[in-house]
Amino acid sequence: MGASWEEGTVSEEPAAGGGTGPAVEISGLRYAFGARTAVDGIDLRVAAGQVFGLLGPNGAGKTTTIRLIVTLLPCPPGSVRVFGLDAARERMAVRRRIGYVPQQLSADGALTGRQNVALFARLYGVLDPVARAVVWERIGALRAETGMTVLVTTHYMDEAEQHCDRVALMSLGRIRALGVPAELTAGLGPEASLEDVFRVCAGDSLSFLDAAGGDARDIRSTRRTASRLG
Ligand SMILES: Nc1ncnc2c1ncn2[C@@H]1O[C@H](COP(=O)(O)OP(=O)(O)OP(=O)(O)O)[C@@H](O)[C@H]1O
Repeated sequence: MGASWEEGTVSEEPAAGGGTGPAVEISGLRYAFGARTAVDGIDLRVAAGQVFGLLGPNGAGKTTTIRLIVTLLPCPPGSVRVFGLDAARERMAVRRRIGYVPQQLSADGALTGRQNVALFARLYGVLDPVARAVVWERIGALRAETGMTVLVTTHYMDEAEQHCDRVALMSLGRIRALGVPAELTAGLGPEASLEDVFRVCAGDSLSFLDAAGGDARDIRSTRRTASRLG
């Protein structure tokens, strides 16, 4: 999809052994490309049927996390489970339960060829808010029609705040905040946005502030707020 988008969609399947467990369970997950740590020990649980947003600046580790979940990168046994299946030991079974839409162009099998072309023509002008609205509409429709779990990454925090049941902020390979958007913002006051929450939680990450459009004044303000919150 467009440069700012990446989705992993996880269909709602019964967990191995019966019942409906969490769609995704991650425990102590780490991944490094040589000397560069991309994912630095994260724990995450995505309940079945949720729209879950994995948010953060460039290089935060979002794509690497998604690739580990969808088995495109190898993970240690027991660190990633998809509907109860071990992503390390049961890769093919995991793959049968998920659909993955990477940042690069790929076709949506539920749409006609003409509709795919129209969708991606719009997505490639992804500064276009209308195109992003089309993506959220499609996610909403998929969820309504199938009840599937959707794990989505985006840089657009205001949209995640509006459309996601739960979100996780990643920065420098770690999860800095996790929860229901409204609950996360309520902790900072009635006017706070999800972006404010992330600025406070990732206040030590200049790359995040840059990606969010922050400047030196924002950084000083962030640090003051962070120290006030302890
Ligand atoms: N194939 C690779 N080889 C070496 N380093 C990599 C590779 N892929 C990612 N990295 C590094 O791992 C870290 C996390 O990258 P990742 O792509 O997971 O971040 P991201 O949050 O998805 O960023 P973006 O929003 O730009 O896609 C970055 O420091 C990145 O440079």
